[in-house]
Amino acid sequence: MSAIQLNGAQAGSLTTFCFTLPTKMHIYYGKTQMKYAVIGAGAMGYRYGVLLQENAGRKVDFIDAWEPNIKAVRQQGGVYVSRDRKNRHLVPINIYSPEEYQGDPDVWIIFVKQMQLDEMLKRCAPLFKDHQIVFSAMNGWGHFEKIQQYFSDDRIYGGTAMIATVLNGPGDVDFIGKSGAGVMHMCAFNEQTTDIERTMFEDFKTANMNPIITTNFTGTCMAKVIFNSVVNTLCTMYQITMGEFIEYPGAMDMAKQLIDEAYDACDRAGIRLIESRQEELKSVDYVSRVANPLHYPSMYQDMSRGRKTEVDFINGCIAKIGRDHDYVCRTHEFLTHGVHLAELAFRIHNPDIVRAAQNACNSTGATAIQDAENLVKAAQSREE
Ligand SMILES: CC(C)(CO)C(=O)C(=O)O
Repeated sequence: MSAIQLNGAQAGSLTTFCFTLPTKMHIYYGKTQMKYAVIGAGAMGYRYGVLLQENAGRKVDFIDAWEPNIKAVRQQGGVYVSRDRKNRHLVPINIYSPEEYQGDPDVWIIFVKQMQLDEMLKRCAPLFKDHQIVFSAMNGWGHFEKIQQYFSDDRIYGGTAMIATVLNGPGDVDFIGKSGAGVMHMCAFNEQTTDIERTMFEDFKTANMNPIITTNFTGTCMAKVIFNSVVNTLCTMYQITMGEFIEYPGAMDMAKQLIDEAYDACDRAGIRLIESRQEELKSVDYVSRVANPLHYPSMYQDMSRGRKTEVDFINGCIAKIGRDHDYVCRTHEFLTHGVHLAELAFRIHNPDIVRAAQNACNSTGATAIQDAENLVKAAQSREE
């Protein structure tokens, strides 16, 4: 049975609520502080891990599979962090490949691309222990079925992050927006809020990530999938920022069509979203116009660095929910093709970037770091 069937129709309670924090610190298994390990030291993995380490003072380890990234962090003595391309500074961090890591964190935070998750979970499997919990706020949908193969349902927490971040290259990340920009949702897989979740919530809050706890797992995650199915997809196909997209006079009509189709598919599947259609539309407008107008969504970042995008796990996933319930999401199906065609067109027009990306992924030496840096420079000059 899929996670959607498990958590959709039965989700009953629609409550989205903000916790007022108790002033006293939670005691988690007799400890006052939880230890975190981030699987996937990419843009969002760095953002969560660095903020937990720096703002909340938590012990955080990073696990990654990209050799140039691990090498760069070790050579530099940490990860370079900037904010809106300014104030670039080095933050010392501990980074390991899955095979090197020997730690025993309380919480695993997973931020890898949907297509890489299976392989990464396999490599990390020997590290997972029964007392640990897992939290993931990756874009797209399909990851929890994979995570369920390694963690029991009562130890899984999901969520979403409306937080813009860019990985400039190995060991170099840019946090978009002022400190405290963005918001995130979190929810227990079995929709029971636990003390551990509240402790995590406090850590995320102290880290300045504005968490909100919900009690509707699928409805929380799918609301973000639908947001991304509009903004990420259209910005990627037309190679524009979120601000440029929303300035187009027809942007809200396009957004409404995609949102309506996605909500119709979810209605048929019995999935109750945490936001109404109108709220979702407003959020597309606000996040694009006010919160992140200069941001190229992560899907564009993937395509413009010669990588495959996650469109199959975003518009493709909505289309599948529709098909599974006798409803054809024509626009989402069309746009899934549209993004794959845009990937192909990008490869045709930019063979140098694609070659550099392949080298950066395949090799493990210093040249790979150089290749990756050249690749990022090429992508950035396109963005300027
Ligand atoms: C920042 C945001 C919210 C923009 O769509 C995002 O999810 C992304 O870049 O993938």
